[in-house]
Amino acid sequence: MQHTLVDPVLLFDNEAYLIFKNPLFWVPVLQNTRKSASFACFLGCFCFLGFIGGLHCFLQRRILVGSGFRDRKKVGALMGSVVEEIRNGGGHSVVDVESKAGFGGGIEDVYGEDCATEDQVLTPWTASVASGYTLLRDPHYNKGLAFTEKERDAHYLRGLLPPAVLTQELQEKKLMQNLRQYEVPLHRYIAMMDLQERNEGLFYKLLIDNVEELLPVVYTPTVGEACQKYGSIFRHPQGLYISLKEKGKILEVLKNWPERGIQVIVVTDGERILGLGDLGCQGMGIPVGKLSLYTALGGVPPSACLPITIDVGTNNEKLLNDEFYIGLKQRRATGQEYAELLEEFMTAVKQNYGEKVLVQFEDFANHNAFELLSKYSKTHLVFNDDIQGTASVVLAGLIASLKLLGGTLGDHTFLFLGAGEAGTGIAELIALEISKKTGAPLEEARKKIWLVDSKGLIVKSRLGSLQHFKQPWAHDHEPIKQLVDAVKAIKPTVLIGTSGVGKQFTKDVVETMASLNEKPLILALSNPTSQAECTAEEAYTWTKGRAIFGSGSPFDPVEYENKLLVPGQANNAYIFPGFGLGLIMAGAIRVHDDMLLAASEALAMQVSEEHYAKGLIYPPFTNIRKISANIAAKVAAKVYELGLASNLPRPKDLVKYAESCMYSPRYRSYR
Ligand SMILES: O=C([O-])CC(=O)C(=O)O
Ligand SMILES: [Mg+2]
Repeated sequence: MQHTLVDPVLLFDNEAYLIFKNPLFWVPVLQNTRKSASFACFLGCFCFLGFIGGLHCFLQRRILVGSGFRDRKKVGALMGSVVEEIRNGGGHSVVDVESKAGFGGGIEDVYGEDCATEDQVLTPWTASVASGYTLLRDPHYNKGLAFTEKERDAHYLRGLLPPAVLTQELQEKKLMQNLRQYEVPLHRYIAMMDLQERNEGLFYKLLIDNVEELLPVVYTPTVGEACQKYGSIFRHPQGLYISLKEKGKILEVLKNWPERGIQVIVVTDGERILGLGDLGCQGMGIPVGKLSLYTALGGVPPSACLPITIDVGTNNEKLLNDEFYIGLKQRRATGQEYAELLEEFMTAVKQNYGEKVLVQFEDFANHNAFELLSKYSKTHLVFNDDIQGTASVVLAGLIASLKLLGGTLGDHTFLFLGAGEAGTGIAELIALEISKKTGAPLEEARKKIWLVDSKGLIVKSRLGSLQHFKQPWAHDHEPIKQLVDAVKAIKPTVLIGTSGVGKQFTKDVVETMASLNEKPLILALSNPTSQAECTAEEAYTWTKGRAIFGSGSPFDPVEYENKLLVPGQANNAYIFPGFGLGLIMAGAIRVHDDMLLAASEALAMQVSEEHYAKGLIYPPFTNIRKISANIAAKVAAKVYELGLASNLPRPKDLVKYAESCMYSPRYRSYR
């Protein structure tokens, strides 16, 4: 591939760049001294163009001096403003242009495109300040009616907007009113996605200021329905699609994404979307939703977030037969073909974004999730939200619940329905915490934890036929088929549903829990709401108001015998945004289980007496940014302690530092 040098050298902040037609190839060549520009020209002679071209650069001495600009977007903007001044016939104080342009008439063929013969190929390119109509169409910069009079003049917006000027607060009020008029949750979701595409700042302002109300709209449970209908509501690509067609070209595909400074990738292959099963390429709603929470809840800037869907086909017959399906119409690739695509993807990610980019695996099926996590945790900064994020949030709730239940974690007995990613992930983290706290060996700690899968209680006699991730949970016991019988036999104090199948905590099961425990702790974690093992109302009614209840999807408070009972939402959304921020802040290069424990403890510490009084074991989402900053600080502290941090020196006050890193959705003023 040949890249044409268009302007020999830009010098920004004492850093010299060789400027090519394609801004992706702008090359920082030397730092520290302005004199380096000449050397950069000299270097350019040899590296890229050959002696003649380089000499031409040198003789022209087109040197632009700016300050404080290092990233492509800003460089592009500055370059654009220079171009603008030239277009307007003005000189530029910092540009030494030996102009051969005819400003008075005709446009100079600066890049030799006009005199190129017709069979010569050209690179279409642009580097300009967004203004006028383009500015209104750019969600990063668009402020809609909040553009001030001055900005409307300065940025060619006159006439493109109606005359009213609104504050961001007034825009927010108007939009919330509009949203509340939609009765169908999916319509609210679509309205929010439209807003995100139109005005990113306002989207995040709305989400941050109204988090309790809007979380169920852009995230679980509505995002589940959005994925099921993604084909028909799809308007605009919100992330990268990497399918089997892109095999061999994944690095190039990553380079097509407009942002370079990616810090978090959430990737799915769509095989197990929430508890809804294989939704193929339509799973894209999940990485998009998770990343909007990274920004709103964890303060990671939107430009640093990249949603990715890997499409290896789908086994969902309905989608395969749907003429409007947006993904590959073939059955899922498996085995070597699957592994090779994922390997190419993971290699390309590291090559393109470096060692410190966080890759969050989301909603992969069990058979791939465990393998991908164990394979890539050795070489990449990876985190599986369904295994580790869910584990960390549940452990936090359990630690907090000890205030209500009494005893230590090791005094309790845990029974799970569901032995997949979430079930075994939570079980393992509980065992690790018990083992750390008591000094007991991990195998010993595991004996307090029992799992039931679709074939019944996991016991030693089933060992031969168990998948590897279930094997550590095969304890000595006679086989039991039914959950209710397992509850009677094991006598758990805590019952946790991670089955992905709704309505499994029947009246019988919940009543048995209530007969065994004064305060039965019941967590119905499967998502979305339709897949929850029981509802909040069922849990409270069947235990006569004694249950401590949490669920993956949100449930409204329930009034039981004149008392308002508030269910907690044990959703990994409490953990992953702060956890990710902590990793990024410290420049972590690997995830370690101790960081998950640190996140759990940090979250549990945020539950106050006032929350306990309402029966809550999680703090409300209203203060989630503060909560995330605390989680981030504890996680980062652990990263430093383990020697896995690359951002040195360690900031003294990590909470303050976390807060200072957080993205703000407030509009900025434009010059
Ligand atoms: O997305 C959510 O709400 C929680 C989660 O990771 C899942 O259910 O897979
Ligand atoms: Mg998930």
